[in-house]
Amino acid sequence: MRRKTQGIVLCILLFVAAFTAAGIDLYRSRNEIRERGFASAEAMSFLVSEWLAGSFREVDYVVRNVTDVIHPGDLPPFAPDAERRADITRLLIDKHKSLPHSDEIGVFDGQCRLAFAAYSPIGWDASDRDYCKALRANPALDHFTTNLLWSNLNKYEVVHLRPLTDSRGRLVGIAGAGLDLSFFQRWLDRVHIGPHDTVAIVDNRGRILARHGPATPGAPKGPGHQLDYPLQRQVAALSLTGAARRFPAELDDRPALVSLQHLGAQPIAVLVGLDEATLMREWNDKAAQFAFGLALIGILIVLLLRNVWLAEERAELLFQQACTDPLTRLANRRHFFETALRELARADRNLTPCGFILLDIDNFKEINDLYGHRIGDLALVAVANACLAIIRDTDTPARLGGDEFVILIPDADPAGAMAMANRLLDAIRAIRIQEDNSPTLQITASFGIALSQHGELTPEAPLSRADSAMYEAKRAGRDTLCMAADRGLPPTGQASA
Ligand SMILES: Nc1nc2c(ncn2[C@@H]2O[C@H](COP(=O)(O)OP(=O)(O)OP(=O)(O)O)[C@@H](O)[C@H]2O)c(=O)[nH]1
Repeated sequence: MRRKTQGIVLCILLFVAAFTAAGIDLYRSRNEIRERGFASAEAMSFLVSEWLAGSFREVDYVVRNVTDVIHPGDLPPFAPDAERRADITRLLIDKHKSLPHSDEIGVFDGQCRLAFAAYSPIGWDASDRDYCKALRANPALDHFTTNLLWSNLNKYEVVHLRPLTDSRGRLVGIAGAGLDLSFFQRWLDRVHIGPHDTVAIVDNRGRILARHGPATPGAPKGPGHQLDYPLQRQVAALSLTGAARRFPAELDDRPALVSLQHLGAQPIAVLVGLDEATLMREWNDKAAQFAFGLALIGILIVLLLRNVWLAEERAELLFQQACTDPLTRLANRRHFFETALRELARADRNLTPCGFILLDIDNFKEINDLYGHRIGDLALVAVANACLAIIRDTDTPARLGGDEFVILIPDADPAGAMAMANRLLDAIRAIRIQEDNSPTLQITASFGIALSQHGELTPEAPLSRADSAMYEAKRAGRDTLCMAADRGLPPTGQASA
């Protein structure tokens, strides 16, 4: 990889690391916002439940006052005198006045028939009501609060009751106060919430007693309505533990962070749902900006890489062009000399010579003159291909100029270089060039072979010896090869033919 590309890849990695860190930070901040949302919902539900619990204590105090004042002898089957009856009714009217959100306060006898009431006509039979059944079944219960019910006054109410027992602990009557839904609603109106947030008071069956917040047009869920099933389940589960819980849920078809706080002593829970979209609006904007930035930088990186790669390809092409002979595609003279310098330095270190096989096409001027330059060019290409077919991967063939070629052989030995030159001699003899109706051209070449000597770090000297050997071959009648007189070898080699 080029240094420039490495730099760019490094920059990209840095960008990726920075964006990953920013992404993790963004993800964390999302969790933090959710956590804060849950904490706010919890604080709000706790506050409302405390208000409500305080109100219930007041109601319970008033009902207990009634049970303290009324004696078993005031209730059927006993028959108090008219004055006592009037006293009790006055007491109930007074007590009712002290509970502004109560719609009635009364006393049932042991059979659950209404014996005294502030306003209702007495004699009403409530024995089929759940609260009567519960208190009659278990007189030891010191109080009982109902779920939302439809009262004999034809309205929704919650009734808070206390048993009246005789000295032996037997149930002789029940005192109770019916609580209007305004009893619950007034607390909610004090809470400030956003337009999509919800605060509601629900009973243990998930029915809404009061609600602050929009009953959205699509899903109007006001007093008397039932919560959706998943929320009902949460409320029912909560009623068993009497504690608090938080969870994400759909409220009026919008995702919300919900806190449920149970009153514990009453079958009532406070539900606060903070609209998740509102809480997350700022974060969503940030996330969108992040995604946009990421996409933009991604595009820039792709464009940058594309430009760098194109530039590198162009540079590579120019380099290839600068190193390559355009006709034969072999290395040119300049590139050959650069390679030779490198190989000679290595050969000198390893004490192994480099071989130079120099070859020149015989009578090439005549070929050009007789067959034309086009055929001459084809002959040059054919010789280059013959060189490529014969060499090993580590050898470097090159065109030095005109009809002169050279092959550089690293780690050469005289016999191996001779053998390669002989093979090439044969291969060139086998070349046939024929185009259209022109006569077939057959070519030969003369070879000079030399090996570098220890201390020779530039190719000029071995090339010069190879050149002399090649002229020796020319003088010997061409189409032959000649080994330079060095390293104790005979001054001339043998032609393979
Ligand atoms: N077709 C063609 N001819 C070229 C090219 N470059 C050089 N030549 C010709 O190659 C010929 C080289 O001839 P020389 O090497 O001097 O002599 P020769 O005819 O080969 O004779 P010997 O080398 O003694 O066998 C010249 O006529 C150049 O014009 C080329 O790229 N294409």
